[in-house]
Amino acid sequence: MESPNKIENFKLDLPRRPRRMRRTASLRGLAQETFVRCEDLIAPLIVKESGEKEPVGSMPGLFRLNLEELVRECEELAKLGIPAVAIFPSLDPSLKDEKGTEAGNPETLVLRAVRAIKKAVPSLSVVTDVALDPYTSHGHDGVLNDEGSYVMNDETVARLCEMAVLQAEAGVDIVAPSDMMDGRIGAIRAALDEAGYIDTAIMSYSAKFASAYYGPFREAVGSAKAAGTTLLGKETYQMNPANRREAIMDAMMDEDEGADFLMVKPAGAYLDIIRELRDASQVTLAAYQVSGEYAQIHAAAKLGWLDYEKTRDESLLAIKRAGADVILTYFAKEIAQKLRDRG
Ligand SMILES: NCC(=O)CCC(=O)O
Repeated sequence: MESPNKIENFKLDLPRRPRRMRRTASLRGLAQETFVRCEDLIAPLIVKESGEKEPVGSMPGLFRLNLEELVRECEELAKLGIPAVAIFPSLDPSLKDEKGTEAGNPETLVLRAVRAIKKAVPSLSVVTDVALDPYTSHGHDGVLNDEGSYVMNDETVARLCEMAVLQAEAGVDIVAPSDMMDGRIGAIRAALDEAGYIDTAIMSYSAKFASAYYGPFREAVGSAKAAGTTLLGKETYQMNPANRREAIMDAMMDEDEGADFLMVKPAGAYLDIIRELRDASQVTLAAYQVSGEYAQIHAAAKLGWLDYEKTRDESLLAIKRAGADVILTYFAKEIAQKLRDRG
């Protein structure tokens, strides 16, 4: 047994002591490598046709907003320094059909929303989702074959091109195809260029995994039906969560086809993909911290099992550290408020 005396006199001869830089808050600040800035954040917002704002049960702090409330929210976000919003429509089920016809309506809700936002807050960048799932009665991201057993790729891409051009016409800054059809980035780029929208950027949901973390969002926009009503699952177009190489390959295809942003979705469970894509590509990289990531922090904090603010901040920092330039997050507004209050 060692004598207590010996322990007291024990000294390690270390060439480096990393704890030296952790001793005080100011030293830790000097050594900090990664920061989440307001400028990095995109706020996803849900728009509905009419009625008062409605809370989304599983996503505290998120509301379905009517057009007027949406514009007001955008004005507040812009004032806080948030650079962009991503708009998702929650449509009345009566507007949905098998083919998602409403997506081609030049007066559809999301296009009116874009025009209203760009008129009120021109400096705020607006991102729109290019996918058919908000518009289809079956909730799939594309057009089904006659048997309802397959989402037809090329027919769907043609519809997406039409949607993207309508969105560009409405004044959107960034179109964001979230459907995972093959070849859609190149086709959308060509359609936008052909229509004269050479400066409309494309944010590709390039590594979008078939994830259980989307559950609360599907409730929020009323598209939860998809997996239930058809035998077909979204895993026939979204990526297998088990695959890393495939994610990089698909994203590199999107880069080659002209994507201005690549995206990894979800974020927190896919930090390895974010890092690998950051190293593989020079294109601006986005990560989507999805509804389930948001909901689980809220739920655990409500139970008293996690510290809400610390877990929230750590979750975002981890996404930045993994290599994301931009984060789509439902926490965007409160992070911007916190940064403002700190000065
Ligand atoms: N196309 C947008 C989404 O699917 C959002 C998913 C989520 O937040 O869970």
